[in-house]
Amino acid sequence: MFQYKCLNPISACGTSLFTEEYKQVEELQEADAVLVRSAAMHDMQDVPNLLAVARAGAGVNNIPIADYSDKGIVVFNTPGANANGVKEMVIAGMLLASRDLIGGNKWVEENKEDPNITKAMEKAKKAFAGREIQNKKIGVIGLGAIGVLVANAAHNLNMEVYGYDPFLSVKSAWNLSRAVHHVSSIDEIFENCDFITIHVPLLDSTKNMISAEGIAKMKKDAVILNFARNGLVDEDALVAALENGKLAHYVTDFPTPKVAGVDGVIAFPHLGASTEESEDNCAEMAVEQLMDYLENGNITNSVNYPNTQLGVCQTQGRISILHRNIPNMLTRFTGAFAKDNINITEMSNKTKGDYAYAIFDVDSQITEGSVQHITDIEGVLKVRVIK
Ligand SMILES: NC(=O)C1=CN([C@@H]2O[C@H](COP(=O)(O)OP(=O)(O)OC[C@H]3O[C@@H](n4cnc5c(N)ncnc54)[C@H](O)[C@@H]3O)[C@@H](O)[C@H]2O)C=CC1
Ligand SMILES: O=C(O)CCC(=O)C(=O)O
Repeated sequence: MFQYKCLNPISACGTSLFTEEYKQVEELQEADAVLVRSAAMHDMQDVPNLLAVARAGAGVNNIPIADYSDKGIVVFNTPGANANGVKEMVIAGMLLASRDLIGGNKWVEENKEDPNITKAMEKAKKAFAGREIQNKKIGVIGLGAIGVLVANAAHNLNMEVYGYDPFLSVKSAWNLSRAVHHVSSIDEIFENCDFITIHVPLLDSTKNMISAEGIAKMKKDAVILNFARNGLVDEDALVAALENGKLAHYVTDFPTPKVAGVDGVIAFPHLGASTEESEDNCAEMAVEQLMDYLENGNITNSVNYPNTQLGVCQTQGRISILHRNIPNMLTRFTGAFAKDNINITEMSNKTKGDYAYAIFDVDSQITEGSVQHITDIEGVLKVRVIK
């Protein structure tokens, strides 16, 4: 029996996949697994039983990854599962920054009782005129699951698209329209684009990636779109640029007290992934990955441990070992099995940064003594008998 806790509402498309082997609990301390969306987990250190966290979404800055990695807690996310939801909102954001649909709609609301509204609006509408996005230049910073979709959609809307991502994956490169100009300097985006949209994770290396210096290089009346995270844009510099007329708009899914209500800001309460489809996709993927890890020890789409799959165990026993990526670990594991006269039938050992993961299938039952021998090896973080 596995116990799981949901820290946010998770679509039934995912939770309905749990079998009778799973029980939902209220207390985090009792949970073997956690399902989370945006709930902040940094203060949740008292997690004695926790084996895994599945983030039903992309960004994991709400999870204490370094601490959980050291505790042997595997953190999963669901790459791409909500990308289309965000892409559609970015396109909407760009249109809202180009055409004063918000102002126009507000005018209708304010004048809804006017019996002459049909006539009055023809006079009023000049206040809400705008520009078209066709033939404008858009710069996409970060060409991952969302950035690629935004870049391709903008190309299909006849925009000229510039893309910047020094870590572009092969998958993204395959999916990206050939019409996108792939630039090697972010300044090319700052200097040339009418719309600049950012789709990178919030990391130490990406904090304030749109800085005062970058904003100074932008065209007058440029629009910045941030559907990724606050912290990526220097808000002091941004507010100053909106107030002095350098920038036309800041469209964001991450309002803060500093930017909410500032003239030129169009803000939403983190709605990018709030669609039925994205919520269903994320929940399904998160639960499937969680169940495969808990039941079989397989890892797919973890952000802190390597992808490792050995299918379903067909032998007498399976043991999994989360450990530090340091020399001689495999020799020590196999040595410990040899000492206990355990024959290994299949194994996989993969590494990711400072961490590594090994799964061993063996043709006899794994004893408590063998588990202890493995646990005692320096650098071992968590040992689990799967079967
Ligand atoms: N508004 C919302 O509801 C949502 C927001 N997000 C945010 O969007 C971010 C991106 O999501 P995905 O595209 O799904 O992630 P992803 O992991 O597929 O793509 C991120 C891309 O950023 C690139 N990147 C990393 N550092 C960079 C740098 N210094 N310069 C340029 N590119 C860099 C990576 O190479 C990668 O291609 C997430 O980390 C999350 O913070 C994601 C989903 C929903
Ligand atoms: O679950 C949500 O609504 C947030 C989505 C998000 O920000 C992400 O996936 O990074």
